[in-house]
Amino acid sequence: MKIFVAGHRGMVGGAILRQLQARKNAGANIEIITRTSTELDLTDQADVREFMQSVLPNQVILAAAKVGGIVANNNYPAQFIYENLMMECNVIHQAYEAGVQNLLQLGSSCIYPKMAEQPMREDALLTGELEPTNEPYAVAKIAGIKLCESYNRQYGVDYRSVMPTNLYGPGDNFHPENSHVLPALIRRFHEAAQTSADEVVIWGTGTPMREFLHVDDMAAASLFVMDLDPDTYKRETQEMLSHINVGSGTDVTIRELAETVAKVTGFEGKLSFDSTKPDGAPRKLMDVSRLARLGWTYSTELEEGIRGTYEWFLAQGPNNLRSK
Ligand SMILES: NC(=O)C1=CN([C@@H]2O[C@H](COP(=O)(O)OP(=O)(O)OC[C@H]3O[C@@H](n4cnc5c(N)ncnc54)[C@H](OP(=O)(O)O)[C@@H]3O)[C@@H](O)[C@H]2O)C=CC1
Ligand SMILES: C[C@H]1O[C@H](OP(=O)(O)OP(=O)(O)OC[C@H]2O[C@@H](n3cnc4c(=O)[nH]c(N)nc43)[C@H](O)[C@@H]2O)[C@@H](O)[C@@H](O)C1=O
Repeated sequence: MKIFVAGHRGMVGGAILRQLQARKNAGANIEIITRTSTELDLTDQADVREFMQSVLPNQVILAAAKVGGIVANNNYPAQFIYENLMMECNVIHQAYEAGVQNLLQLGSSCIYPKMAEQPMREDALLTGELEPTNEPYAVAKIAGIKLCESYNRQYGVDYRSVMPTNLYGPGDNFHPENSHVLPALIRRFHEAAQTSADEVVIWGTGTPMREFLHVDDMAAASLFVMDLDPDTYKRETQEMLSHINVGSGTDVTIRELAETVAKVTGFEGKLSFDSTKPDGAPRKLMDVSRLARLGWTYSTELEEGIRGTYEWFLAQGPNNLRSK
């Protein structure tokens, strides 16, 4: 069984790789195939074709993407839509051409309308307008779901999609501007605690609510969904062979999140809010009942996960962190 993990140096791909490696060490008969973006640019159709035809994987996990937080999405919309569409089209189509029967791709909770009823069920897809700060990225992620559904319907393959909520954990990107909120705050609060600063500035009003899931839980959920037998997957996705939400089912305000990060990092100063920065969607809580019915729930609570991530951050040292 040859499994190609696309994006293995990323936060999620790295966690999936660790769990596949553990399965292999426990005796599973699998060969894990990886390529960095320098070795194989997934936006290049000819290179992806050549790779798939020469390697002929049995399974593909697509965890590679152009990823970033609210401001990166806002600043680089062309890259977010172009690179993600190209990677999905190339990987999904060339996997099909190479005879791959099983594929799993990762989308995002931003596929749902900005004002979707909360918690957001899988069938909220395409029922309303998207959040403008990440619309290009969301459109690419919706296209990924529709690519998988269409290849399943027309060609009888088994290409599945999981829709993660906001993720965090070891291997995250800690760039001060381009990252997601949790790594950004861990870094900012850590630096403020080290320098005994009086104040930490948090973007937006602090009132938006977000649901967070530890990346190891996300990797476990991805492999859980990949392993479901086809009849079960088909039944739960209501014959559409579509997507499944992955989350914890609980959310916090950004202010509450900041207070937890302050506690974990030992920052004792004041929090202030910069309302010139965008809030984005007011709330993005996933309905995770489909995955729960199938038998999967998360295991890492948020504060415990933030503590572990902060320990990992400290162990890396400032020069070894991903920050791009
Ligand atoms: N992080 C989050 O909060 C969330 C993430 N997701 C989704 O989960 C998936 C994984 O995200 P995450 O792990 O956080 O992202 P990361 O940014 O951590 O990793 C993305 C990986 O994609 C690879 N990649 C990017 N461009 C290319 C390219 N042109 N060719 C080949 N490889 C490329 C990079 O490879 P290399 O290192 O070799 O350059 C990188 O390792 C994505 O689909 C994302 O949309 C969904 C919801 C939330
Ligand atoms: C996963 C998801 O991630 C993106 O959407 P998002 O949920 O809005 O992600 P975010 O983590 O960047 O912000 C969450 C909230 O937090 C606030 N916030 C405070 N202070 C900082 C801060 O310092 N950095 C960031 N990034 N946000 C901050 C910020 O203003 C916002 O209200 C999508 O574009 C898309 O990529 C996607 O799918």
